This record gives sequence, C-alpha cells and structure tokens, in this order.
Amino acid sequence: MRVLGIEGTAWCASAALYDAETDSVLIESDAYEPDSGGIHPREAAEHMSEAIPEVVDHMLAVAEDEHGPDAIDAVAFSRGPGLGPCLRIVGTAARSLAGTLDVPLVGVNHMVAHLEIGRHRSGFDNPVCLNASGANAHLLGYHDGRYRVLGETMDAGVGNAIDKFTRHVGWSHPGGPKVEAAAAEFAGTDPGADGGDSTANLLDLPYVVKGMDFSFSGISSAANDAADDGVPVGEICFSLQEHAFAMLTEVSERALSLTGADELVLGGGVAQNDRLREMLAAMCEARGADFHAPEPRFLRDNAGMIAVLGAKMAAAGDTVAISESAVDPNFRPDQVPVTWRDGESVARGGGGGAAGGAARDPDADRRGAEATVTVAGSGEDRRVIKRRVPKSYRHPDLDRTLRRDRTVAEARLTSEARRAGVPTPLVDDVDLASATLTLQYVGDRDLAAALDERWTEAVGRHLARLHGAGIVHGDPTTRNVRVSPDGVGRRRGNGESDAPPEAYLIDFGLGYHTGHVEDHAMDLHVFEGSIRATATDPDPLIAAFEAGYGAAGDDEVLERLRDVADRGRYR
Ligand SMILES: C[C@@H](O)[C@H](NC(=O)OP(=O)(O)OC[C@H]1O[C@@H](n2cnc3c(N)ncnc32)[C@H](O)[C@@H]1O)C(=O)O
Ligand SMILES: Nc1ncnc2c1ncn2[C@@H]1O[C@H](COP(=O)(O)OP(=O)(O)OP(=O)(O)O)[C@@H](O)[C@H]1O
Ligand SMILES: [Fe+2]
Repeated sequence: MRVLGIEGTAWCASAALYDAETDSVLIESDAYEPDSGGIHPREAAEHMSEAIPEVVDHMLAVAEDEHGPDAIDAVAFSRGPGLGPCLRIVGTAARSLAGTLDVPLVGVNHMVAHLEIGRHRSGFDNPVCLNASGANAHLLGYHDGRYRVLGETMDAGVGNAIDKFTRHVGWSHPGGPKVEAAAAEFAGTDPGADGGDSTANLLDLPYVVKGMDFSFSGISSAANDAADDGVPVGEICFSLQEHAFAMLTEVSERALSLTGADELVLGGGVAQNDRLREMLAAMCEARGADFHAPEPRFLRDNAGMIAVLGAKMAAAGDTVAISESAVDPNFRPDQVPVTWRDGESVARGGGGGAAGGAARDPDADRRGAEATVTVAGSGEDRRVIKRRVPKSYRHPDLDRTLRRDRTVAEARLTSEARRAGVPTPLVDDVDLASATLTLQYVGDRDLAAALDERWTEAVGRHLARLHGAGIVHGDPTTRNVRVSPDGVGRRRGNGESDAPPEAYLIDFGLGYHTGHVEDHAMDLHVFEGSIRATATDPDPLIAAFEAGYGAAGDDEVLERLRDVADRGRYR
C-alpha cells in the first residue's frame, strides 16, 4: 500500500509518500516563518493555501513518475489538533485529492501520529510516549483500545513556553533551537562548567509537577523577569532547559513507574533538542527501560508521520466518508479509537516490579519513580526506609534541592495529616543528608493492585479532610494509597474485624499548605487521572471517589474540578 499524507496544522505545509511494502518515507515540506513574533493564524493559513498545493503536487508527481497513475492507494491528512484556518485548508486539499484519485480518505490525529511514528521506527511493542511539541506536552499510554493521557501540561505546550521567552528577548521564531545553542554555549563556557556538561550555574526557576501533570507558565514568566533584571541570556536559556526538561523527564519516569512499561518513545518538535534526549536516555538507562527518539525529520511536524499512521489506519479499514471528514482544532489523542493495533495494554496498574506488590513478597525492595524503599523488621515493628536517590539526568543543584525539599515536606506533612485525622504512616526518623525517611509500614498493597470503590470512596473522604486542614497531597495516585483488602474481606465475610481496614495516604513529598480551591481541585484531578490511566472501567471508581469527597469536603472544589479537567485540553 502507498499512502499520500498531508500535514498543515500550524507552521509546516508538508506532503509525504509512504510505501508500506518497502517501509520508505519521502517527505516534502515548506515551513512558514513569521517575520516577527510568533505564529499568526491568518498568515499561517495564507502560507498553507499557497504551499499545500505545491508540496502535494510535488509528491504526487514523484509517486506517479515511479509507480504510474494508480500510485496512491489512500490519502491521509491531519484532522487536528491545530489552528482551524490551517486545518480547513488541509482538509479541503485532502478531500479533493481523494475524490480525484478515487481512493479512500483517512483522518489522522496529529498527536497520535507523533506517537505512532516513534512506535513504528523503534519497533517497540507497547511504549509510553512523551510528546514534546510546540503547542502540546503530554504522556500517552495505550489501554483498552485508546491512548490514555497519563499526564499533560496544565497550561502551555513546552515549545510555546520556550518560544514565549525568546520572543521576549527579541529572537525570531522558532526559539527552541536558539535556546538550545545558547544553553550549550553557556554550559561550555561557564567557569564552573566541566567540558560543557550540566554543572554550569543554575538559576532558580519554578519547578511544578503534580502527579504526572506539570506547568510551564511560571518558568516562562520567571525567565522573562530574569532577562529584564539583566541576567545573561545564555544562563537563562541553560536554566530554562534544565528545569523544563527535568520536569518532562520526571513525569516520564512516573508514567513508566505507574504503568510498569519498560519502553519510552519521544515525539514532537522539541524532541529535536539534544539535552532533552540526553536526559530521557539517562533516566531510561538508570531504570533499565528502552528509549527511542526517531530521526529529526519525523520529530518536527511532518507529513511522513501522517502517511505512516494513515497506512496503518487504512489497512484496518479505518477510513472516513468525505461528508464526515470535518477537521477538529481540539481533537484530543484520547478521543481516537485505536483500530490499527491490538495487544496488551501498557497500563497494567501498579507495575514497577514488586512495587505494585499484590502482596507478592511484602518485604521485597520496591522502587518508586523517585525513591527506593526497603522493608525492615517484622510485625508491628515493620518499617520502610525510603531514600530519594540522586537522579543523574538532572543538574546536581536541582537534584539536591528537590530531594531535600521533598524529604522535608514528606516528613512534615505525613505527620500533620495524621494529626488532622487522615491515616498516614508514623514518621520515625528523618535523615536529610541522605534524603532518607524511616516510616511505619502500612497496608498490605497499593491501591493500584486492589482498585475498588470502597477504597476510592475512602480516599475521597481522606482528601476532603486533608484539604480541610489546609494541606494538599500533591501526588495522590493509586500508587500512593496503601490498603488492606484482606482485612475488608475478613470483615465482610465472617464479621471478624480484628484490625479496622483503612486506606492510608503515603508519599507526601509534593504536598504543601494551601487553602486555594484550585489547588485542592488539582489533587482530585491527579487522583482521577491515575484511575483513568489504569482502570478498565474508571467511572464507578471515580463516582465513589467524588461521593466520598462530597460527603466530607467542599462542593466548590468538586465544581472547580470540572474546570481543571477541561483546561488541560488543547486549543
Ligand atoms: C498541533 C501542531 O500544530 C503542533 N505542532 C508543533 O508544535 O510543531 P512541532 O514541530 O511539533 O514543534 C515546534 C516547536 O519545537 C521547538 N523546537 C524546534 N527545535 C527545537 C530544539 N532544538 N530545542 C527545543 N525546541 C525546539 C520550536 O521552538 C517550536 O516551539 C503540535 O504538535 O503541538
Ligand atoms: N509506609 C509504607 N508502608 C508500606 N509500603 C510503603 C510505604 N511507603 C512506601 N511503600 C511502598 O513503596 C512504594 C514506593 O513508595 P513511594 O510512593 O513513597 O515512593 P516514590 O518513589 O515516591 O514512588 P512514586 O513516585 O512512584 O509514587 C509504594 O508504592 C508502596 O508500595
Ligand atoms: Fe506537532
């Protein structure tokens, strides 16, 4: 099968020819380069209306030259997300070409294409995917016929966050490659630098990770302020990259840990950045996962990825009638029924070796995304020793600060939550020098390994109480709740209740004090996200969770949760 792909969601007018027999991809692209500022939708659309016919005609001529008049078996196009005026031009071109050639039309989700090209090129079976593009930043994992959004930016895409800073200092679009060059130069020339590695001086910028979601807006603003204050621009570029990419690497590691996946693929324009790829490769190596980033021509926007996924969709019969082929500027990757693959879900619910621990060996060492956990003692005296291990991928100063601050926060908030009536482990000892805590051993498995409405309801109540005390957890996932299902079974089965069954909240390292409705709603959003990422039938679990929260907490927070959930959606 040969597929002609067309891409034009924002800046790149592109056509490609994919030959599935030989697995070869030819791409012809024409980029829109704004004279000043960022991408202007109207100018971008004008560019598309001129450039799309040219690149398509070129590819068609190449195809017909080589394979004759019946060269093309299907036409695939980017249906969204993207800028409406650009998408409509691409849609019109694709419909008319499919009509003229009398071949099927395939409507491709651009973000799923960024993912699938990595899966295709790597040969990985079931990876987690980090899409690091201009307008987006998210983690996807396959589960039950859909790509689930495991985590995503709460505001700007990563490329847009970088470009916002470069516009502020007057650099032309796109800013990403210029920031990369300036950062590399700074790292190489700073007196503290050691052969251009990451030990150059680091500015303190916001680092915001909540569960597997993250935020870049604070980084862009702080970077702009630093420039206004006269900080050398190279130093800002370096620090911007170190913070933003460490956040992306951290959430990727969390996604691998939560799902139990051992493969990561990278997609999107920002993935062309060497430092981002270096960090992700180092993280994967340290946890024994495989990592793949396709070659640059498949990372930035391109029609090759549209043609390759288009061929898989066409082979699965997943084509679209012209009358139903409207574009969708807000097309989310989790809306797409994945017709072209089968196989196991990435989200097995509580992976990470023994960490999910359906009571396999309760004393085996566990490894979370951040820490190693060793179990010591027995019976009532059983303790866990939790050590936040250094992460070689991130700048040593940032690494030290994060490990220390989170250890302090965890010790303090675990105890405060307990005093507020929320079940948490007792804290026996804190050793800041080695970022190590000694905690009471609680529960017998992670909620991820025993997902059940009774527990999600209990988590709702506990979070409500926690928020009532002015504390957010910051990372309330199904891996950060410990439960004792056997206790419940005994109690329900024969009336015995030697120890009252409880759901314990653990891992308060990302917690903080706040009375803001928004922050409280974010906690609920993170918990629901972790359920959606791993559960086959999330709705009843989420309903029970919200009922638990509603019974003990503030309705305003539940209302705000709807806004938070909608806000992360791509515009
Ligand atoms: C919806 C679609 O239109 C959109 N496309 C998009 O954002 O273009 P993409 O090619 O994936 O990414 C462009 C971004 O990638 C950044 N970029 C390019 N080279 C870079 C580099 N070496 N380092 C950092 N960023 C880089 C640019 O600054 C720009 O922000 C998307 O995929 O979100
Ligand atoms: N107090 C405890 N009692 C029993 N088990 C625990 C306790 N603390 C941690 N664990 C176990 O160790 C695992 C990892 O701990 P924790 O979540 O605190 O570390 P982490 O590295 O921050 O993990 P992640 O970032 O993946 O949530 C938990 O999922 C749980 O199975
Ligand atoms: Fe893109």
